[in-house]
Amino acid sequence: MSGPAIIVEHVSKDFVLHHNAQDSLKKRFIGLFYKRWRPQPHIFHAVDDVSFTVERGEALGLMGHNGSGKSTLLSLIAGIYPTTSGRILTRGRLVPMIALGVGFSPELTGEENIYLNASLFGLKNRETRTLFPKILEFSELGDFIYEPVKNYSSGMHARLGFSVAIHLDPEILLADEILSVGDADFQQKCLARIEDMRKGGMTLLFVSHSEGQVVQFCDRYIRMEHGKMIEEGDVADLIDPALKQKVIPIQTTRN
Ligand SMILES: Nc1ncnc2c1ncn2[C@@H]1O[C@H](COP(=O)(O)OP(=O)(O)OP(=O)(O)O)[C@@H](O)[C@H]1O
Repeated sequence: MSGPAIIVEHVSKDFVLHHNAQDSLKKRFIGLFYKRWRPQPHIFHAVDDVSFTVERGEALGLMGHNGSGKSTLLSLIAGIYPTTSGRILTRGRLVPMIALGVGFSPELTGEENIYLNASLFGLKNRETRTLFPKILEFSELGDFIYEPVKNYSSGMHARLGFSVAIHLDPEILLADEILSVGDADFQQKCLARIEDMRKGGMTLLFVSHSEGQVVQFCDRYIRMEHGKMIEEGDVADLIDPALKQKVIPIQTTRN
C-alpha cells in the first residue's frame, strides 16, 4: 500500500446548539411569558477547515486546550461522525481508541464483549479464540472477564477497551488521552506497548494535553484552538531544556 495513511482536507464539523449565548437575559425572561418565542438554534464550529496528512508509520500529536476540537477531529477520522464539509481518507486497518470501553454492551460479560468487538472488526470466532488469552492477560482482569461489564469500574472498562484495541492489530491507531487508562503501572504498560507498535511501523494519531508525551511518542504535532489548527511542526521544535527533564523513559514490553 502506498501513499499517506491519513489525509484530512478542509474538514469542518458544525454542531447545532439549542441555546444561544447571544440571547440577552431580558429576551429570555420575556420569552417565559410569550410562548411563541423560541431560542434560535446556534451553529457551533467544533472543527473549522482543518487540513493535514499523516504519512504511513508516522506519529502525529494533537494538542490544544479543552474544547479546542481534538476529540471531535478524531471521531471524524474514525467515521463516528460525518463531516459537515471536507474530505477524510484513511488507508489501512484503523482502530479508534476513543472513550475506551464506551461501546461495550453492559449486560454482556467481558468475554462476550471481546467476541462482539472483534467480530465488528471482521475477526472470525476462531481468530478471537486465539487472541482471547492474550487480551485477558494484558487486561489483568482475571475472573472478572466472565462478569457483565455493567459491574466493572471505569478503570476496568478502560483496561478491557485498551486490551481489545491493541490486539486488533491496528495499522492506524487513533488514541485519545491514553493516560486516563487505569493505574500508573497499567498506564506504563500501555505506553510501552504503543511504543512497541510504533517501532513495528504503526501510524499513530495521538491526542494529549501533555507536551512531554507528544515529544516522547510523536514525530510531528498540531496545536488546535477554537476548532482551528493554529500551529504545526516537528516535535523537536517543542523541546526545551526544561521539557526534556520531564520526559520519562519508557521500558518496552515483550509480552
Ligand atoms: N455532540 C456534540 N454536540 C454539541 N457540541 C459538541 C458535541 N461534541 C463536542 N461538542 C463541542 O465541540 C467542542 C470541541 O469538543 P472536543 O471534545 O472535540 O474538544 P477537545 O479538544 O477534545 O476537548 P478536551 O481536551 O476537553 O477533551 C466543545 O465545545 C464541545 O462542547
